[in-house]
Amino acid sequence: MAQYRIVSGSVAVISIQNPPVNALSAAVREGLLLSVRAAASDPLVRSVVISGHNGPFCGGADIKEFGNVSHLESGPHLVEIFESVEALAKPVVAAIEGFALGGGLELALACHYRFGHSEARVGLPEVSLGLLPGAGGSQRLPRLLGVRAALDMIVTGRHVAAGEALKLGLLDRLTDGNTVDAAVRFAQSAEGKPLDDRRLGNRPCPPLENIDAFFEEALIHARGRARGAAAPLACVQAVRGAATLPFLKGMELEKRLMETLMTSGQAQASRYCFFTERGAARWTTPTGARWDTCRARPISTAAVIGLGTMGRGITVALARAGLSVVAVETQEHQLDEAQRAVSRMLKGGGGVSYSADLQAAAGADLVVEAVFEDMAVKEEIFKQLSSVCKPGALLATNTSSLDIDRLASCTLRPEQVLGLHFFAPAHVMRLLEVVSGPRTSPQTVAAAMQLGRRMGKVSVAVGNCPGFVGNRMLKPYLEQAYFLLEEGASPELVDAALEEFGFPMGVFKMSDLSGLDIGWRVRKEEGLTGPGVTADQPMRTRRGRRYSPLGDLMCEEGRYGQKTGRGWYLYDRPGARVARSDPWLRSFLEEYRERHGLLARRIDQQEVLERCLYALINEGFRVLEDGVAASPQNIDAIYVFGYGWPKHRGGPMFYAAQVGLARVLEGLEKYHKAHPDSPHLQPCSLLRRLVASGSPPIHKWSEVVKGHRSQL
Ligand SMILES: CCC/C=C/C(=O)SCCNC(=O)CCNC(=O)[C@H](O)C(C)(C)COP(=O)([O-])OP(=O)([O-])OC[C@H]1O[C@@H](n2cnc3c(N)ncnc32)[C@H](O)[C@@H]1OP(=O)([O-])[O-]
Repeated sequence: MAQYRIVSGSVAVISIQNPPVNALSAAVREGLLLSVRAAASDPLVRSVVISGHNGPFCGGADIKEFGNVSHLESGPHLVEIFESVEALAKPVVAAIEGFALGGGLELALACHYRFGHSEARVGLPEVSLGLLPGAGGSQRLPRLLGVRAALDMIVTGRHVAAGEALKLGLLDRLTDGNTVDAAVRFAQSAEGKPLDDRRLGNRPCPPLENIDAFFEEALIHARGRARGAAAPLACVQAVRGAATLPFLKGMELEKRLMETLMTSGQAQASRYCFFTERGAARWTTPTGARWDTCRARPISTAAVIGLGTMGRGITVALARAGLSVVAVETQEHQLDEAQRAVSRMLKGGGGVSYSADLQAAAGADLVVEAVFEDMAVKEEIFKQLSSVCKPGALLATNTSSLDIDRLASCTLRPEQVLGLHFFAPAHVMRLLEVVSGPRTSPQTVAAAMQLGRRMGKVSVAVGNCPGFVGNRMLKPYLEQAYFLLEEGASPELVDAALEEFGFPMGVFKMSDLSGLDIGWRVRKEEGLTGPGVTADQPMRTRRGRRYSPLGDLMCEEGRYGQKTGRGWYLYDRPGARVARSDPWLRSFLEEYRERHGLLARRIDQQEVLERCLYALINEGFRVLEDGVAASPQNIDAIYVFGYGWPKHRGGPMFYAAQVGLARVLEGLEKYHKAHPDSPHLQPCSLLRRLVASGSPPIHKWSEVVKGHRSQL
């Protein structure tokens, strides 16, 4: 829908009306084109202003239509509308408040002038949806800004603040006042003036020296960052078209590239991620609590207990969200160091006070315990918090694996106890697992979810079980990686396969980064290694299952990863980041295999991917079966925003659907037959049932899950 009115006698104001973001749906496109035609033919109209109704200018094409070809094709196409806007013989001014993104900015680029509010932002984020600015944006922006600046915006998809946009020449003027009024005044002043030079489609791209070398390098750079995503490379090609071809030829190239991307599985996966990110806010819990039926009490003060790396990051995240935070560390020397580190990260004090006394948490609405992973220590802290904290205060633990219920039962307020599983670094990583136990109240979950949103996190409500969702699924993935080493693979081979798939880091590099000792400590707690294991127990079996002691042996050698300068790889010094192959490790693995009578065989990348990813996906189905995650979409959000799963592959459950559930099942059956002592490879019953029900699309899995649970 587009509203059309005449103001000041000669200015047609066309206002896009499609809340909440004024997306360019079929009805909006229809309305826009009719309005542009009306303005063209009305002799009283001498200029035009295009704005967004009630605030935002336009959030771009309607992403919901992308999955539905009939919607997408109904109504006029954006390219056609923008051509009519640009061709209009009367000055057209875009009045940009809020944001002009994607198709919204492309519309503004077709206008002859762009007025912006000083707090507006603009951008072409199509690349993060697996697309390119396919309604002329890839051709018009370089003509306006020059190739360098345009390429940067298009390939990164970043949002540009109004001030920068003005400097770049993307906006002509800024206002702090009413943008539409200012644009109307300006439009009147431009009436009757020549427009030819204002039409970007008529302009050549500003010249660039060594154009071939520039784009060669741009392509290499984009390929390096894309991790297998096709869209960034298509963006480079399209901008190259703008720099080297006449406008209409460039538009043809843009169209061809767009068609290829649009029909690709990558665009579908990226779009799915867009909706899973937002869908996580509509949470439910296994106990039946829902986002829309309970009100959250707002949290304005928080205490963080324990100021190691995690505690510091959490303090920063909470302070940045506007909470007043008291940071508690009982060890004085740690407290001083933490205070300096937090102040550095916050660039100043930022509403944080410090204390060495747990009593300081007494007035907080929320306490986040972030001491090291030791159940006994945590239990003691929860006991104390239960009596120290004011009634109604929520008590959260940042454990990544320990039992929330056990901690809840140390307190007199189990309904106010929950897990807030942050990911390191806590002030940077987007994911937050909000873990509720059977006694956690819906209001507690609601408050935590609301707080997560305030911190800018993708918060996902999950149930309580060892490892919750993310780490629980990571365990079989890691385990298969260890088994592959035993069978003949090297860390380099495994990591290369996973990085080619799109992970920023393979499993062994990741383990070096996070520290091998963390898993070691958990395995000791679980009685899988350490003094509790008697000498007569076989080294490679635990509780009747295959077990790889490789990680334990590495730790016994003092190889904790980057922090010790040695792990699965070698580093120049403790704390260094560049991983190099380590000849020591090769001999270590050879000796290990020899000692255990293991014959090294040739392992290819496909086996690495299938063993590691299918085992992880299989556990994902178990998580759904157990009701620990409410939906496959929630699992995928966790993996994309917390574990580096490539967005253009949608998440593990989406990937399974895309590969084909029958193929995943077949793969698991094959590998389980070859490794019957590895139960994580045994296909779980939900996967079997889904395949038996004809592999329904992912949004219908919940029906099969429900049917399944009721049978338990
Ligand atoms: C030929 C084609 C060429 C052009 C291609 C394009 O333009 S591609 C597009 C390029 N554009 C982009 O990539 C921009 C994508 N959008 C954004 O980045 C952000 O939404 C925002 C910055 C516009 C607003 O942030 P915020 O935190 O204020 O709000 P929020 O994020 O929570 O969203 C609120 C609700 O609006 C929904 N919704 C949002 N946008 C769209 C859309 N375009 N469409 C449909 N729906 C959309 C969103 O799902 C949510 O719905 P829910 O869950 O309530 O049912």
